[in-house]
Formats: sequence, structure tokens, C-alpha cells
Amino acid sequence: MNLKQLTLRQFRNYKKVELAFDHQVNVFLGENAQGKTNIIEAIYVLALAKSHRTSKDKELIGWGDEFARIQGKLEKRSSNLELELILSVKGKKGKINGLEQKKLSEYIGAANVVLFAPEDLNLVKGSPQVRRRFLDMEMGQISRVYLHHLGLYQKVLLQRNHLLKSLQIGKGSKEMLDILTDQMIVLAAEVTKRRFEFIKRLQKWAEPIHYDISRGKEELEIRYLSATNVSDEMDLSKIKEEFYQMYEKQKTREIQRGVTLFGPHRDDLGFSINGHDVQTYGSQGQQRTTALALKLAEIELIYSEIGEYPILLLDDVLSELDDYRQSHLLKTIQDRVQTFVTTTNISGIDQRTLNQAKIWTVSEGTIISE
Ligand SMILES: Nc1ncnc2c1ncn2[C@@H]1O[C@H](COP(=O)(O)OP(=O)(O)OP(=O)(O)O)[C@@H](O)[C@H]1O
Repeated sequence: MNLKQLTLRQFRNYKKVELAFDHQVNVFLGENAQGKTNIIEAIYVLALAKSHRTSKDKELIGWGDEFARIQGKLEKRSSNLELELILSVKGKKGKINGLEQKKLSEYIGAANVVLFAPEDLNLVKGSPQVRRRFLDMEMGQISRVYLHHLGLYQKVLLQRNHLLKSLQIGKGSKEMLDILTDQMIVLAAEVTKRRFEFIKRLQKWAEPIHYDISRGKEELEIRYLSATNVSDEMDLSKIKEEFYQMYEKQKTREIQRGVTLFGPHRDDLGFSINGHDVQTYGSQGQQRTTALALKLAEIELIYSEIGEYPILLLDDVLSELDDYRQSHLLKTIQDRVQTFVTTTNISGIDQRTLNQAKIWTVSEGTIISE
């Protein structure tokens, strides 16, 4: 999949910009705070209708402007694909080939991106929220059904939490709690089952990649961690049954605390190397290798799912990787994966990568190709 053209209108510090891409690798070079990440972010938002840096769409709209528009012309499976996303204070709308999509979940996934940013180096040791977000963003773009169930789960969870807050102060109906719990269990089971399956597939790709980057020394294992007794061997009905029993048992405690204490919104991912937990024992280098292996695995996984390589976005991360890790990255992208890179300093980038690249200079919201 290739992005051929990107047009921005009132997006962050870009009033109006139109860029045509005819190279496999595009490097955005510039000082700090000039708008390099904003370009990477625009491509990410074009594909996923969500930013990787903020949950507030308002921040994406240029200061003093009413709306922002991102348009992209892509080549996917040898045909043309036009995407358009409009963000305004009222909400956002997505168009595919000029047709407005009724739901954003129908828009997301038309284009696929994999982003690797400095905060991803924190994927292993950061908060569980970072890992859940990783799961949801990656799975969302390859499975509409997952996105659909996740959205419904979050809605019911919100209602249930409101009700638990009321019950905590002696208001609200316990019958209603049972109804919402039943609804939530169905969705929680769907989300959990799919996450188990995704982790299994990700593991299949990440393990050999990690083994390779660690020069045959390390075996990576990824686990889905749930505070409940569900496991990846269970079928959907068994998972539901487990959830049902657990929520029954925890009902009084949840009312006392006024919040839903268990479920996919509290789950996590665990990583181990040669049987030892990376979160606890991993060196910085091992965490980096794990994060890189996960990103490279994602690229392969998307290819295996949709038969097309995603677009790779590398935000200020190349200089964080040593030569050996960079050359692994290069091996993956070579002639296959269209890549957008931001950097403040070209010297941190492998010369072979630069040989295939077009360099764009970014300064105060203007972009010039060199
Ligand atoms: N909504 C907005 N409207 C206008 N300008 C904005 C908006 N949001 C951010 N900016 C501006 O965008 C610039 C930051 O751009 P960006 O985050 O892309 O920096 P960068 O070039 O990637 O820098 P660094 O190397 O430090 O990450 C800042 O000057 C900031 O003031």
C-alpha cells in the first residue's frame, strides 16, 4: 500500500499543504517544533481516524479554525483509493472514494499504518493503558468486528459504571445492573476471545523476529493477562460463563467501589524473554528489541491478513536504535514497505536507508523537498 498524495487543510500548524510522494522512503528533516510529527500524525489520523498523541480531536484543528481536513490518495492492490477525513468541533466524518461512511468503524482499516514512536519504546515497561491502546489500535485496523464489539463494550461499561456509582450511594436499580452485566459479558467475551487470538498470531511473527535481532539468544513470549480466570484455550461460551460467575461473586465489591473492577478494560499484556519477565527483569536493550520485534511483527501480520504491506511511520525513533537494530528494520522495509521518517538529524539514519529516500525539509509549517 502506498500513499501517493497527502493534502492537509488547517491541520495543526499546516494551513494548506499538498505533498506528492514518489519514493519508497520519505524523510522529514527539521528542527524541533516545526511540524515533522504533525505530518506523521496526519497520515496516522487519515488511516485510523484517531491521533496517537491526543484523544482530543480539537487539538488537531489549526488554532482559530473551525475544521481540519486530511485527504490522501493511495494505491492499494494496484487500484486507487481516496480517503478524506474531516474533523470539526461537532465530530468527524470519513469518506472513502468520495462516499461518506455512516460509521467511522466502516472507514477505519481502508488504509493500514504501523507507527513506531519513542513512546513505543515504553510499550513494555509503561502503564497497562499503553499496551491496551496498542492492542486496540492494531486490532482495530484489521478487524471491523473487533472495533464494533469494543465500541459497544465501552458504551455499556460507561453506563454500568454510572449505575455502580449510583448504587454506591443507595440509588439506582440492581435489576438494571444485572441487565447491563449480561450485556457487558457478551461483549467482554467477544473482545477477550479476539485479543487471545490476535496475541497468538502476533507471537508467531514476533518470536522469530526477536530471536533474529537478539542474534539467536532470546526467545520472546507474549501473554494476554486477564485478572479473571479466562484462558486462550476456552471457547466463547466458556469465557462468558467465567465472566458471569466472576461478576456475580464481585457484585457487592463493585457496588462498594462504584466501578467495574474486571474486564478487557483492565487487562494487560506480559512479555518474557527466555522465561523471565521483561517488565521486571528486562534491560533497556531487551525492551527496545521487544518493542521493535512487536512493530516488525505487526507489519508481517497485517501483510498476512490483508495481503498488502502497511505504511510505516517512524517518528523520531531511528536515532534511538543502534546500527544492528536499524539494519533489521531496513531489511523488513526494503522495497516493500513505504516508510515515512522524521528526524532532527540525518546522521542518525543508516546510509542505505537514505539512498532510497527523498528528503523533505520542514520549517515552521512549510515543507520543501530537497
Ligand atoms: N492545533 C494547532 N494549531 C496550530 N499549531 C499547532 C497546533 N498544534 C501544534 N501546533 C504547532 O506545531 C508545532 C509542533 O509540531 P510537531 O509536533 O510536528 O513538531 P516536530 O517538528 O515533530 O518537533 P520535535 O522534533 O520536537 O518532535 C509547534 O510549533 C506547535 O505550536
